[in-house]
Amino acid sequence: MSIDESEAVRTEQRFVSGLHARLDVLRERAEAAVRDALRAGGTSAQARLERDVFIAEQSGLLAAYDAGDHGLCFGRLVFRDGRDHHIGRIGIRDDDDERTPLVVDWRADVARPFYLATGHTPMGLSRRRHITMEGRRVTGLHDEILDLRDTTRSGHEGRDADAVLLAALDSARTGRMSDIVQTVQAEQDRIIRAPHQGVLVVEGGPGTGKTAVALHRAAYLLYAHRELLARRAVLVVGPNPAFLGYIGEVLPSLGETGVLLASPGELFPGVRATGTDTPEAAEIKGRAAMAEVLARYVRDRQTVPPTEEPVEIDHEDHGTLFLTRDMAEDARWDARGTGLPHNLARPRFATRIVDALTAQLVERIGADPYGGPNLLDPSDVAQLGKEVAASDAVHAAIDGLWPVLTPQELVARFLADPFGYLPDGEAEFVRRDPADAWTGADAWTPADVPLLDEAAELLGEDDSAARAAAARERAERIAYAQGVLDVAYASRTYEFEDEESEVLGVQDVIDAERFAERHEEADHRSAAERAAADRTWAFGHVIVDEAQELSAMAWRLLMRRVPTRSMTLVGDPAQTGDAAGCGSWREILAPYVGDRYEQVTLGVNYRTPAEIMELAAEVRRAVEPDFRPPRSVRSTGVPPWETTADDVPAAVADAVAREVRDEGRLAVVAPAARLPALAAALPGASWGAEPDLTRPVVLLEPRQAKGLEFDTVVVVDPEAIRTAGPHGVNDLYVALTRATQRLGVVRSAAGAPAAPAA
Ligand SMILES: Nc1ncnc2c1ncn2[C@@H]1O[C@H](COP(=O)(O)OP(=O)(O)OP(=O)(O)O)[C@@H](O)[C@H]1O
Repeated sequence: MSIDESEAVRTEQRFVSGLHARLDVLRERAEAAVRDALRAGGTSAQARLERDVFIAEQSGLLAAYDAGDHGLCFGRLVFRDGRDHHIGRIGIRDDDDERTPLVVDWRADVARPFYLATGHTPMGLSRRRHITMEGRRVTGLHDEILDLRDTTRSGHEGRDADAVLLAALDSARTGRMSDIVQTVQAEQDRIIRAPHQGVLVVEGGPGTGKTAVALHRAAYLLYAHRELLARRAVLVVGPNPAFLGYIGEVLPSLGETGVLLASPGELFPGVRATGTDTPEAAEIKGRAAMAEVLARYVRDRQTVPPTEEPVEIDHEDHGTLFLTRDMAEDARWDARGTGLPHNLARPRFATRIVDALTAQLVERIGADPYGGPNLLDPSDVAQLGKEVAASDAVHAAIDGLWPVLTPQELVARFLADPFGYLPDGEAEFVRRDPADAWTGADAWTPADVPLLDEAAELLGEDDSAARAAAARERAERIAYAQGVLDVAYASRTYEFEDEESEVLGVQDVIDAERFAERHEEADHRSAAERAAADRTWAFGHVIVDEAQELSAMAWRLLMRRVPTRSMTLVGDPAQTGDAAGCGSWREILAPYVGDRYEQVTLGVNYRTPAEIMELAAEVRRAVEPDFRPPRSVRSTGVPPWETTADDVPAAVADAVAREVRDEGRLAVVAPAARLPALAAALPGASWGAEPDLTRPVVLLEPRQAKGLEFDTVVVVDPEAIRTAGPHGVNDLYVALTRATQRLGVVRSAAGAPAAPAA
């Protein structure tokens, strides 16, 4: 390193050390403020609310300060007009009166030239500097001169403008996705900062940074629309929990915590969908037509006596009442006429039945034997009405005709016997043994979740039980508060044993109510946490990764979560693996926004080297002759290898032993049926429903590899992958495009020998 270079590095190091000192002060301040606020008590509702808001704000700051611990400052912009800004993961201001920015948040407008300026369009820049750091230490600089008249030199001017990007792409993987804040490319930056209204579709081949862009967009939107989005939260939907674990550190590293990450199977509060469907069942359950099927199923739970034979009700006090088919049909017609969902329309049905049975009883008891008007007066009639309404036997009869149902009950019953609602062949695929269907949440599959959500819409929230419980709790709180006040008041009661004390007593009841209200627990949860527990939460923005995988029914669920249709959808139809996945954006979106959506394409592959991408493209060309893969930004000079083996597990074990490195991660991707044998041959490998991706070697089936990446990938028995199911080619394409450095293919000598590569 020349003297010049080390001087520039030293200067930046001094600056960065100053930044960290300031960050430490800010962090200590925020921590102390939280401690003080927690100690400060204050029992009024207002004081508690203010304290909660304050603590939430300070916690947000602390999350941002934590993010600043690594790679706090990564860039510097020197403008021709003399302005000079450092760019960082978070923005930090000085303690002076002007609160001068020391480092500018990467999301601020001022920072944009860092990502967009080129020699052609320098955006006023004279120099752009990339600062590389390890922890708090500056380890490298890379300068680009954008104003050729600028003759000053730091000694860090690089010829290769992409050096920093290429270093990032070449680095060993860790099993966790990292942020790309230092190297966001111009085409990606435009997507990250696109307006948040409406639907934006981002399409791109493997490795084009769709996931990275989607997550940075979430961080950007939270920065640009903090007010709205902190309150309504952002939802990021990814294909499965393992994938969410893989991307889970990106947003915290950008200082953002107000985001809910969820897979489609986690979007019905209270249900964890751990079951699996056959591809056929998932495809049938995912069809848009299922909405109509379920609506019909719900209508068919609104019944009348099957014959003219009335239902006999053995009333506790008044003997037999006869619930006739006519009565039920009238009541049903009236209840359906409300247009309310099933559970919410039920009270109308019940009221009409009770009225009809009361009329029957009035007729029987009050009939004038001489043919005159009924002998009962209105108060008698009202009393009989109450007695009919209070009868358990009457309610049981009403329940038999129009039962209150939970979404879980409805869907479980439907799945136990879908015949008559689906063609027999399809019903056979989705039918679930009632014994399994009733074993609780564990039995649900991801494809059931949109059905549950649909059922919840059709049934309506029957919150009467919840409301009754809330009223009970409130009465208890008031009684308790009254007790507290009584104790405090007791001494005075004896002194003022007169009329005034009565008045005071009444006031105390009112006070007790207020007192109780104040002691209702404030909701300390963040917006994202509250949203996770609330099926009807309307998110401020929804980002869907691997969006090509979602079924039509899953889209219905998601669209309910974002009534404003403020969404970013990222995906690649060529990687569709799910049998229920909708291949076409137009088809997915037409029912919700017509053609009012924007679509952009990412065309550069940052992950897969050209040598590997060529092999993967060959696989696709077998079904799509004109297929053009995204352009790989790198080539490594290492061609993929392949071998054919009789003993596949032994060959894979040899390959893994040869390929595994001290650093980085290796994945073996194989057809599901081969996993147990391969696991036995690779004792150190992590595998199963949720493999630990941070382990040096993981063993996955193709579907599990979606969205992930590894330094080295060994694909086993590609023929079996390619020919398994209607999307086998897509699955093989996904498997072959997961490596950042090396790819090997182990074929089975027993299997079909057709090569994926030419
Ligand atoms: N601008 C960038 N700077 C550094 N790394 C980048 C950049 N863009 C993408 N990458 C890296 O490229 C890899 C692929 O990105 P990502 O997983 O987001 O791609 P994808 O389009 O979602 O891929 P797939 O469709 O195969 O799942 C990741 O390691 C990501 O960090």
